[in-house]
Amino acid sequence: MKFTKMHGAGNDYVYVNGFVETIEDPASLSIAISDRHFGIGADGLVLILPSETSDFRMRIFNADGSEAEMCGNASRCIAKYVFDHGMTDKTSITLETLSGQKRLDLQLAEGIVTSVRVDMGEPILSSKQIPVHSDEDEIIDFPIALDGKKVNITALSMGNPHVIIFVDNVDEIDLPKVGPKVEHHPLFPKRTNTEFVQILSPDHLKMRVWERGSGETLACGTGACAATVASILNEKAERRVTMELKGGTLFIEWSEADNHVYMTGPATTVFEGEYFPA
Ligand SMILES: N[C@H](CCC[C@H](N)C(=O)O)C(=O)O
Repeated sequence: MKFTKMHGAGNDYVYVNGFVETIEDPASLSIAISDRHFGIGADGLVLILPSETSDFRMRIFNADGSEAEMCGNASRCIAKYVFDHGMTDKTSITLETLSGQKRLDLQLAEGIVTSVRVDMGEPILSSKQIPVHSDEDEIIDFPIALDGKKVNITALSMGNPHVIIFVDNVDEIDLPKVGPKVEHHPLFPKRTNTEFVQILSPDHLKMRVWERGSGETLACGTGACAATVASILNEKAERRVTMELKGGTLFIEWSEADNHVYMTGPATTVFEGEYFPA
């Protein structure tokens, strides 16, 4: 199976061209190829597929084989992939995902993709739609019991579920210990992604992320968007922020005009290869 290894701000996936390759069991394949010793090594698997409704369709699988509704970093990499492989000559591309159609705008310099801007759509604040098991309509600055302590969370969806916790210093978080406790907390029937956010200034945030199904990743595009929205809802940030992640920087705007969240960031091709299933 031919594949392309790409990353968006260090969030790395194996990309497979579904126009050429047929993948029978993508969940199992994602588990196998994500292994950083016995496989290719990645945060998961992304399939680029034909679509009836959009230019292309994305399916994204976490390293544990679970399929996610949306992936911000992978959306940018797909835009670069299809442009670089001559599968489109458009610089504004529509992408069908399990959380609806997204628009990707390529930014070029001398014909080379330098960054991609994704219209991530509207944040979803309704607890039922995130989903969160709660009688509250929205989960903003909401106390929960975590590891015997009271922690205030803000929860929302960018098509996939996110919990945001504000901390004084993200580098002091013991993510392998606390991340799974939030991911598997009984409040979240579909589990959740978790972002720990440090406010450096109202337009400059720093975050680390424990991703549902993949553990700590160096960046999370939907997570950066969710963290920005949560910071604004909690009156800690402005509408446009620079989001600093371990693997790079993303620029996020929650537009007052259309209530959409826009994410701009890099997309990098690392290598192409051939995978031989065991
Ligand atoms: N782990 C996420 C999917 C990947 C999202 C992330 N890598 C991004 O860039 O948005 C989930 O299960 O919802």
